[in-house]
Amino acid sequence: MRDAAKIAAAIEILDNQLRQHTPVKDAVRDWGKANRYAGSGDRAWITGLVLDALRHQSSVGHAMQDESARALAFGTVARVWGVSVEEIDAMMEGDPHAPETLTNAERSGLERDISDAPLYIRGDFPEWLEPSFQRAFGEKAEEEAHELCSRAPVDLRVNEVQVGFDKAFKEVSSKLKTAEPSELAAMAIRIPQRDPRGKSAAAESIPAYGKGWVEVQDIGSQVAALASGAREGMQILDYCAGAGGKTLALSALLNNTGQIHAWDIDWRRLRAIWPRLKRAGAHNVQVHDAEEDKCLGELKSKMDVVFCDAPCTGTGTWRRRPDAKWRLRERALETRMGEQDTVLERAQAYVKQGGRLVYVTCSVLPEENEDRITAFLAKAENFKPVPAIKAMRASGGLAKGAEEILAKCEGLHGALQLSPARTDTDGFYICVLERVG
Ligand SMILES: C[S@@+](CC[C@H](N)C(=O)[O-])C[C@H]1O[C@@H](n2cnc3c(N)ncnc32)[C@H](O)[C@@H]1O
Repeated sequence: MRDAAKIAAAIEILDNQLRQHTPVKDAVRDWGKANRYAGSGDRAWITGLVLDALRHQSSVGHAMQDESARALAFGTVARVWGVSVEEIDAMMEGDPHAPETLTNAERSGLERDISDAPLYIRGDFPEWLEPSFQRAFGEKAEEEAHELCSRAPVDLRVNEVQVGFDKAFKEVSSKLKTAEPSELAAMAIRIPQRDPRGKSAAAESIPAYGKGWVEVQDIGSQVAALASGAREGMQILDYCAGAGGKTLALSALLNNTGQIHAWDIDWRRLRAIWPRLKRAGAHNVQVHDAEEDKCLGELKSKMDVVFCDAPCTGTGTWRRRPDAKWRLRERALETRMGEQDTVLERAQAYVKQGGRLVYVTCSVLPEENEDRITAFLAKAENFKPVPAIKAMRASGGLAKGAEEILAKCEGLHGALQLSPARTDTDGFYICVLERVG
């Protein structure tokens, strides 16, 4: 397909997306099924444009003075990808599948200065979140918001139960040439995504993945698991285990010793954990798929670590799910805050004397992070904060030099706020509390 025809395809998908709010991946898949002539490279290019247009929907729509799919697609090609008006004209020339040529109003929009627009427009996030972004990042709010609009890399975690890092890295980099070791986690491999028009690394189709040597996991998520300070022989309750991403990382940190108890209020989510445990060769995980009182009662006050990967708005993962940010409502934030308080309140009962409660969200909003911890500590006098970096050090899983990078993310309660701009990871909040009474 020529580029102009790919822009036309992106406009068609975006148009459906804006009207029906279907998840982007489904919309692109459906388009691919109906247009079989498009190769995988074409589909990657089109997906990249659709996702970038959604990431920058507010700033591009403002500049174009038009939020239609067509305005967003052309605006993104020019303003985000940096393609000049002349190059766009050349793309369109003589292509029967090209969209209509640019109007004069559109040409002005491609080059309009929007530096005097409000922060939430320049930074492409919902207006009602501007105070939260200001609070979280102060004068860096715009930079942080821009990075949340970038394209995320693919990260892998080496499963040290099955293989050493060097062997896994050699095999991965023989298939995915741009692979590089992480600056943060010793067992992490990064596959950067530098070209917005290129294909994503097909990490799940390489032999190392099939053998269970590597798992796909954002490096921020891997760093969060290190905050457990997990060491061989420990008893850990993964209280919000979901599909088991953190469970697998915790299991590997224990090197198949001790015990991880995986539980989730929504047992259906736990189903996905079984094939993942098998592929990883994890033998130290007990999955508790029943009501809390029935299956966790015996664990009260016995756990070395209770890990709470709490339900949240997911604002830290907007790079990967740009459509989600425009759907987020204030009411949803309030609901998540209530759930977070419940999770902390209930989960703390399983921590033994001297044990740790680890609270993690993939959000950058202070309301879901330090505010929840401050509220919890006001009631739970038997818990005291421990610097998260100290806890991570004990796990032995940080890369050389990681502490210096993480120190810049330290805030109230010794907690860490990772973000695309600070750590080149998804946004994660990580707080460690110790039971002292
Ligand atoms: C961020 S997800 C967990 C992701 C998972 N740890 C992973 O790494 O794949 C949060 C989970 O918390 C669960 N959850 C929601 N409310 C809860 C509650 N009150 N108690 C326990 N779990 C809850 C949700 O069902 C959801 O699976």
